[in-house]
Amino acid sequence: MTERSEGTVKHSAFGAESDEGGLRTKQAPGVRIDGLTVVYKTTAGELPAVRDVSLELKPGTITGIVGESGSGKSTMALSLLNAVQPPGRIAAGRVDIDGLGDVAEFKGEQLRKARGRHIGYVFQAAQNSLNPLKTVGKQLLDLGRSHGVEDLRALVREAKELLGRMGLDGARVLDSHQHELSGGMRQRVGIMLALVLNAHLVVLDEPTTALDMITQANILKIVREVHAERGLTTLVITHDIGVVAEVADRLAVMYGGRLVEQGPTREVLADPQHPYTRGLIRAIPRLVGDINEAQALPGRPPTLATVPKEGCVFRERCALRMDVCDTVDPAARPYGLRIVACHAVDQAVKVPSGEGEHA
Ligand SMILES: Nc1ncnc2c1ncn2[C@@H]1O[C@H](COP(=O)(O)OP(=O)(O)OP(=O)(O)O)[C@@H](O)[C@H]1O
Repeated sequence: MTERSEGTVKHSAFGAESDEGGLRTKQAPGVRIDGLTVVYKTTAGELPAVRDVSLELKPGTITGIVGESGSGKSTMALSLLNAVQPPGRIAAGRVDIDGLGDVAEFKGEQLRKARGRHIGYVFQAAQNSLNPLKTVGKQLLDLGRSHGVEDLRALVREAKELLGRMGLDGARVLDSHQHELSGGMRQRVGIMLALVLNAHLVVLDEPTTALDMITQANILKIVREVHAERGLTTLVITHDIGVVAEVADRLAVMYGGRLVEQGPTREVLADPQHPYTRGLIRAIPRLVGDINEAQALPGRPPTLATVPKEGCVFRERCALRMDVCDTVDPAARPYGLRIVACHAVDQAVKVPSGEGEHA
């Protein structure tokens, strides 16, 4: 076993402090994604899955990214770790993380160190991403060794503490194989593994998919508590706007690789501006308040091949479609505390309310 001597990790009662390479992340970092475009190579050439997206994650906040399947959420989240795999690549833009710099420029060892230590990631379907052949404890030790953690006993203590915090018997879970744990337990193990190296930026991709409602509510409660206790900046990716309503301070809505609306969650939910945001909210009974009132959004989201190359990406499904939507991509413009990209909203803002065609 080779343990690197550089990058010493000192374990405090509740975590590790790294002075590796001068990279410090001792408190919730802010993140600024600016003009991010990510493309995948297809038989029709390179096509954007995320196009010119800008988003700020404020330190200490939980931001939720919502959108239907294929809207580009996971691709965007992977960009935070510069982990988009070929045939994909970041084609343009920056991902600036406080204390680290522009991770879109990171390569090799620099990138490997940033992941885990500074950025914790719980992958989509974390329930299935554990190694079936190794106990959780063995996987924890592998993780520690791969990050040069010297005090592995302290790492195990930390893991037990976190698992206990999430209502699990830490010692038992560390001794278990994946098949001995329920879906909810595996999801919590995923969260533990993302937090155990004391990352302060945490990305959770679909943390509650495939869990029953009670387990889902428990996991969301834990996410909120751990976020507050540890002082994290958290990004939650989900197709379920109900999940975001439970957990996120801020909400960003994606469609066809574009960010169509973002702002404080409560404000967006109470008065959605983009027709797509409205459609997503209307489809969720617990947000509508009456199961009979909930309506599925008609039509289907576009694929990489069918997403319009010009004009508004949402126009095919939009009740407010105008001529301009066919040719001009709506700019993301401030709307109070929000940013919205919609020609109908722009027009309603320009025309006093009541007189606008679509107001
Ligand atoms: N490896 C790949 N090669 C080609 N296209 C890809 C690849 N990975 C994703 N895509 C495409 O990029 C687009 C965005 O996918 P992405 O997984 O980021 O969306 P998502 O919103 O996270 O969806 P889901 O909730 O289903 O994961 C989709 O059209 C998808 O088919």
